[in-house]
Amino acid sequence: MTLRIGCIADDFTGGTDVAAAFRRAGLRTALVFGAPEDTTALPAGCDAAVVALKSRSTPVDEAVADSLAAQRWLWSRGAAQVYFKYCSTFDSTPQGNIGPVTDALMDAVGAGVTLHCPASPPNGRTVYQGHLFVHDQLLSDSPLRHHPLNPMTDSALVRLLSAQTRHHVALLDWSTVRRGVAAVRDAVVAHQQSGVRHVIADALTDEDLAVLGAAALELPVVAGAAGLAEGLGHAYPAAGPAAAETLPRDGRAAVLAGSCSARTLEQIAQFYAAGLPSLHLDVLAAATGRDVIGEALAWNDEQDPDLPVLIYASASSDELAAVQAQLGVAEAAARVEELLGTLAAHLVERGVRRLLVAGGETSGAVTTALGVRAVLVGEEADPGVPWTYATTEHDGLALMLKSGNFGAPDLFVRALAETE
Ligand SMILES: Nc1ncnc2c1ncn2[C@@H]1O[C@H](COP(=O)(O)OP(=O)(O)O)[C@@H](O)[C@H]1O
Ligand SMILES: O=C(O)[C@@H](O)C(=O)COP(=O)(O)O
Repeated sequence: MTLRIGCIADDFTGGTDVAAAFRRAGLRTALVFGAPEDTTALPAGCDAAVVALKSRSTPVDEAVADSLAAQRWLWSRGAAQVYFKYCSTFDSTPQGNIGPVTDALMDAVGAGVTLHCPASPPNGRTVYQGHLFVHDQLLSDSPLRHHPLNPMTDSALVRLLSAQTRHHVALLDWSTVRRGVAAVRDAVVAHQQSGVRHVIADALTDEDLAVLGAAALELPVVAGAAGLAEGLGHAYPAAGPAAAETLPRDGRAAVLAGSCSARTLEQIAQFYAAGLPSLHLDVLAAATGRDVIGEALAWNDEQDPDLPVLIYASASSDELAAVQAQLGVAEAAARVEELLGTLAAHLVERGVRRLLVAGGETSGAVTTALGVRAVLVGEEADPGVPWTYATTEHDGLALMLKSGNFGAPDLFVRALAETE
């Protein structure tokens, strides 16, 4: 089977987001978690495959090595073009990993230039004059400035990326994007001739991203968030109607939340306000050796099996700061991820068949703990938040892996109240 396009996502929920974008563009899409092995099989007839790594916050060398291995695997499945999916809020540190990974993927194919755009208009992310906006706020004024792992305190993309690469970075502005595909292609060539390697494009709408996608069709490596991936997907010769993977979805339901993003905190509040059972995990108590997992499972066993349950570590920025001050940022995150991963395995053992996970890192921990390696991408509950189905493990377990800031405030209640 030959893939039309391959994609490497730097976290697991980013993987579900971009896989949903390819599916919207009419491509039958599979999502593989973690670096694939030679023997990793794809469902028949896939046009696109997304390899979701956990490389957003790992050391640069590790992120580069994992991404190159994923690129080689995608090539071996026929993908001539590779899309590097990073966060629509450009989550990264001054060292990386967006710059180093993009450079490595380009070096591996001898690419001279690439196009970037993190815009994701359905989720309110737009780029204008090279500045990234989250709804009506600059990125640096948005709640992302409090992110637990990658606080984003600058909004100027050329400056942010320049700090992560030794190559030249330049802006392709909105007036050029509005002039259409040929104007964008010409501008990319002109930038390349003047020594620029990373061209960052403005985009305000899906229409802008369709122009950019069509202009980027011949570039071996393209980078950005789900919006540009969808634009690129639409530019491929029609793949036929989107393969709507809608598998049976019923049985016990649970939400595990480790995201501290503003939107996740709203979703938790709405779940609670709807009178549904929820439990907050005491991370500091767990660190002192209390059996927080045993307590959570005992609580879960007392709940009405017909109602979804929510178990969360998510905390407000003040609470988070207190835990991080005591345990250290990395240690706190590792403990929370271990707690939620272990709980996921126990909940599935106890019969949970629909599991919603909030948070990118958290989703990585949960899928790893469950041993889920590949899923088929199904229908979206909200933009960028699809149901996915573990077809090879856990007998069709339905998983929804939600980026922290994605989904409407009522998502938890709505997604788990519906059954097929
Ligand atoms: N109470 C807490 N104390 C410390 N760290 C926490 C707490 N709750 C969650 N975290 C950590 O915060 C991080 C949130 O990241 P992530 O799951 O990617 O969410 P998002 O998608 O919102 O970025 C995770 O590493 C998680 O383990
Ligand atoms: O592009 C996006 O915004 C998402 O796909 C994404 O990657 C968000 O990351 P998390 O909030 O860490 O899940």
